[in-house]
Amino acid sequence: MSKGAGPGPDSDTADEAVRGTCDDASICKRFAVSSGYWKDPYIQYFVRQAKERKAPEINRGYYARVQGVNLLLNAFLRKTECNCQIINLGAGLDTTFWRLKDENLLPKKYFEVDFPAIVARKLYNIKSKPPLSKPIMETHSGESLLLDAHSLDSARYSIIGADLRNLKDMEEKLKKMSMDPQLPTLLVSECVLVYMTPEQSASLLQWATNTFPTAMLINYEQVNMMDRFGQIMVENLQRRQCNLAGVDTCQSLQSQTERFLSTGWESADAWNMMNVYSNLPQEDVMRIEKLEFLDEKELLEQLLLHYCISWATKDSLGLGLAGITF
Ligand SMILES: C[S@@+](CC[C@H](N)C(=O)[O-])C[C@H]1O[C@@H](n2cnc3c(N)ncnc32)[C@H](O)[C@@H]1O
Repeated sequence: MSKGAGPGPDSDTADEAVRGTCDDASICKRFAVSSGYWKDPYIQYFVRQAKERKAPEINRGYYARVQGVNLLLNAFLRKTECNCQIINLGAGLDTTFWRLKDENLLPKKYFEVDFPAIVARKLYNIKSKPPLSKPIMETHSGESLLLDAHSLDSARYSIIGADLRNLKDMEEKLKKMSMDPQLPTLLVSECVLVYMTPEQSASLLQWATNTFPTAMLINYEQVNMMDRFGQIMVENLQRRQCNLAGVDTCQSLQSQTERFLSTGWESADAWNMMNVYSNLPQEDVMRIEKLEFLDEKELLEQLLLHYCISWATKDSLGLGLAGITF
């Protein structure tokens, strides 16, 4: 990445810590998957199994996060009848492409963006593990696949190494991989924007509305960060050299929706994860609640109150995107 894109002289160290969050997320997801919270046959090929158990409240938090994002993502695919593209921003080791392929729900094209170092690792796994590469090859027809150290372009799946704070470079790379601004576009940012300053994430959100006439963005991240519990979360991350540069946008559900409305989105909503959890299919919630005994109910509630899913739409084609909700 270009050094100038970071917040200061320590930007390389800061970015390295941000890149490290990618492992945290995937290791926690893998642990929850291996404990039966949801099915993901692909995550095992990207990260090792955690050495230590994760607490039940962490597993339930990840369950709510993954199911919540999937629920809105699937609703977008239904509204557009898969005649759309998805761009996963800061995708890390996310496995959604492989899930959608298995469920016959692939969009016309699925893009992923992350720092080049993360993309290189992801590509290494894809290249060396047939369960990951086969679905990409199966959906690829015609010309030979374009592959280098920091990108791959196939008919239905593309991954690029780029910095989300360098929009010109990112856009150029996406265009090279046949991103089509006229297609209904779903952007996903799961625990990503919080690592950028409010100005940098606002530029990204504005770029999206300037580029795509019909779009939705799903964002998962912290909220209510100004209270005591929120401050402890910030301090814990800082101790690991990880600075939440975007924490000011995570004050409230209102600050989360306002960031969309001030960057050209037509509609926006934000729910804390407590609310999301209560609105997930309750049969499955009852199933996962039986998996492990939860001692710390209050801690789970606090955790869920300090994360949210926010989403926004812009709908030039009149597909009814503003109606998507839990
Ligand atoms: C907490 S991880 C989440 C990964 C994935 N979205 C998930 O939820 O499993 C944050 C990801 O965002 C990426 N990221 C953060 N800032 C970025 C930037 N400026 N440019 C590219 N990627 C970035 C990190 O490298 C990391 O993979």
